[in-house]
Amino acid sequence: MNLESHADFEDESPVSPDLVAGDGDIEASLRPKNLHDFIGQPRVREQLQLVLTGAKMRGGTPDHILLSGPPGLGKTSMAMIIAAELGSSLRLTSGPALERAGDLAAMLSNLVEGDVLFIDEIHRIARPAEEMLYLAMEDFRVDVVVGKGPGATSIPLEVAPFTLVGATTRSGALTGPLRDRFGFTAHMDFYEPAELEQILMRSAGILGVQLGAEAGAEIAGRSRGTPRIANRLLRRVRDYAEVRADGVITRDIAHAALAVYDVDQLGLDRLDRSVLSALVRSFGGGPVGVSTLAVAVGEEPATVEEVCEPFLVRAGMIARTPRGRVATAAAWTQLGLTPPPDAVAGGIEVRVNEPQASLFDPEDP
Ligand SMILES: Nc1ncnc2c1ncn2[C@@H]1O[C@H](COP(=O)(O)OP(=O)(O)OP(=O)(O)O)[C@@H](O)[C@H]1O
Ligand SMILES: [Mg+2]
Repeated sequence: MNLESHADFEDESPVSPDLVAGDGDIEASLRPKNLHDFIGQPRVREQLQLVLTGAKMRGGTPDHILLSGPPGLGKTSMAMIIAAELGSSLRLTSGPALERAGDLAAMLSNLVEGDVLFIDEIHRIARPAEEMLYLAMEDFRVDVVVGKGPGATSIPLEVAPFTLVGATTRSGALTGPLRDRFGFTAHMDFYEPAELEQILMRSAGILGVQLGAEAGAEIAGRSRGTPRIANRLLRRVRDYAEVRADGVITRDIAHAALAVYDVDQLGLDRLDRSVLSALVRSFGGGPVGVSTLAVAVGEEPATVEEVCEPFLVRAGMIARTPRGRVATAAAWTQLGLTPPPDAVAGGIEVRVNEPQASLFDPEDP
């Protein structure tokens, strides 16, 4: 099945964290294939290494693993790596594909001992399938109900010991019982620019393009902490370098190419900037409600709320308050304006060694 079939290709901005048309095949070739190749997420890597090695030493299957984090940070890649490191085969499915319990029963009964079952978007699994999964995860068996009404019987079926790897962009949307059945939760966090630079250098090597160190830094800085975006920007810059120059990506080439694609120094695209500009210029910096803001930029409120806002908030440009959205001083400065004296500072938030993975608490940070 096509792993990426869940993606809808609505948002074609070059800095969308979601999979967009054209990403698919290339992404597969750029995926890291083992833990050693996987750049960044040092804590997650170390913890997973222990979980996997421990299980291998005991000759058993590791605990079920939940990978949680925003789109494009490497959850699917990591699921594939887990299977590869265990020397097991990976069976793929996704929450939305498991509409009926029977779909899951079929999947489970085909598993071979040691298999890794990967359920992408596991928070979207339908209730009956989820309940079947509880038993399968805990006792490696399922009860298949045959017939309807009073005559219905349930037939217990053994399931070969397997490891479930679930991926979710919304771990908060998982039910408690499902969450509790994972022995290990890995939280993937946004990448540091230096890590993105390394990822870009690796990708450039695979794609066979010459990427200068300064150019790498330039692209990394605009990638919103997300490898998927970094790789996509690299491809756009490569096009520019090949069409308008000799194919070598220098800092100046990267700069010029990213200007053509409307991606600014912070990784903001045109829509992000119009939202900021409307907030500051039309509403004096706010507070203003999301729907009003959306009307001002001619977009759906959902697009503004789900596509633009998360990054603008993370970049410290917008603050959410009970009375609406407010522009921070950093937003005014970004637009080349002098912030009013009462504006909150904002700016890129400083991350202090937040734990990236936890054995105990799968809550979203
Ligand atoms: N640590 C990494 N090192 C190198 N490349 C990476 C890394 N993480 C992700 N990538 C690249 O980013 C792309 C997207 O990663 P992946 O598909 O694993 O993300 P995801 O978290 O599953 O996203 P989604 O939530 O949309 O399913 C991969 O194809 C790969 O090229
Ligand atoms: Mg994925």
